[in-house]
Amino acid sequence: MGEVDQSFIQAVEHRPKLTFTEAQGIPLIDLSISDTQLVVSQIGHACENWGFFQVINHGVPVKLREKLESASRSFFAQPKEEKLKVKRDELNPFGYYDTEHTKNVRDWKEVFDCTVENPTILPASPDPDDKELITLVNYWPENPKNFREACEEYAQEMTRLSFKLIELLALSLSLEANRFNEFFKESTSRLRLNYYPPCPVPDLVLGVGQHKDAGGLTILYQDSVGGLEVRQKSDGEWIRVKPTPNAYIINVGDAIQVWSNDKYESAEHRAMVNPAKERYSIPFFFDPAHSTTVKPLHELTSDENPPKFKAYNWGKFTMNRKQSNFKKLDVENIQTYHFRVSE
Ligand SMILES: O=C(O)CCC(=O)C(=O)O
Ligand SMILES: [Fe+2]
Repeated sequence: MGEVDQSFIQAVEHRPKLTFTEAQGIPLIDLSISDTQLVVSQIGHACENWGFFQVINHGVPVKLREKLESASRSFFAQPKEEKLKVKRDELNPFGYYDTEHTKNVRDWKEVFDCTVENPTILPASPDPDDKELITLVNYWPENPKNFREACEEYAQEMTRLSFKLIELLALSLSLEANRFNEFFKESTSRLRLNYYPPCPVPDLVLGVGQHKDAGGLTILYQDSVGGLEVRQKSDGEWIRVKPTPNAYIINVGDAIQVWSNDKYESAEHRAMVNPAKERYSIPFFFDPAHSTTVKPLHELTSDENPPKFKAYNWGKFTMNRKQSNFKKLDVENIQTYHFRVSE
């Protein structure tokens, strides 16, 4: 194996298969149709049966995405020492990073993260007794010159689309359309650029190890190379999500699973790497304000359907996670299922 560091190697049971099944029947939802009731029922169906879906005619200008894609390519193409000038550190979880671990195994990728709200407030530490807050700032690279503008313009579009989706999702749960909006008022949302270099051992490593996104919704753009796999609910099989030009893939995050009291389960996913081609993807994580208490909504619980999760604070939870994916730990990092009420 020579050149590949052991820290990247997945345990046998998590290794990807190089022959894969391409997903059949992943819901593809057209957001431009005027029959809102129909869109709402399609979203409800997709969330219940898949935990993810694709949207087309979403109103995000293709030009803005292309501008960000090319800014991303130029950024990652720079020499390492340039990228390291905007490196994430223990104090600020945003910027460039090339040693992220998912479930304590190193990912075969480089990332750039930026926060969306200006300012973004987070707790200073995961310690529940520490009331100190910090204001996060973005690290912007010197090159390419339009990098910051491309990120900011695109993030605005993502925020607009996220509110539209979360409102449709609320309606699909028979809630008021704006039921979730207050949670996202001072959101901790984040835009991420993923770069997966070609890999000599794509059967032993993953670009991103299997995981669930912890927050509200994720809006993912993947380029035409492909590599995203989702674990299918019906049979637990890993299936490949074929790239659809100009479409977005929407994942339900764990917070929605908790708010909906398990009605909409977040989907497990991972990204494979390619022996010959580099791959780029752009997730936007639509995440609650740090002060949000995440717990099953009272409208969706009853005596017959009691809350399946204990309440937790989003800010403390997310800071705990950010610290644990910063380095390899000896223990499993915090996961939403740790708040599950035992039955
Ligand atoms: O690159 C992809 O297709 C998936 C990325 C992902 O799941 C993540 O960054 O959370
Ligand atoms: Fe993800």
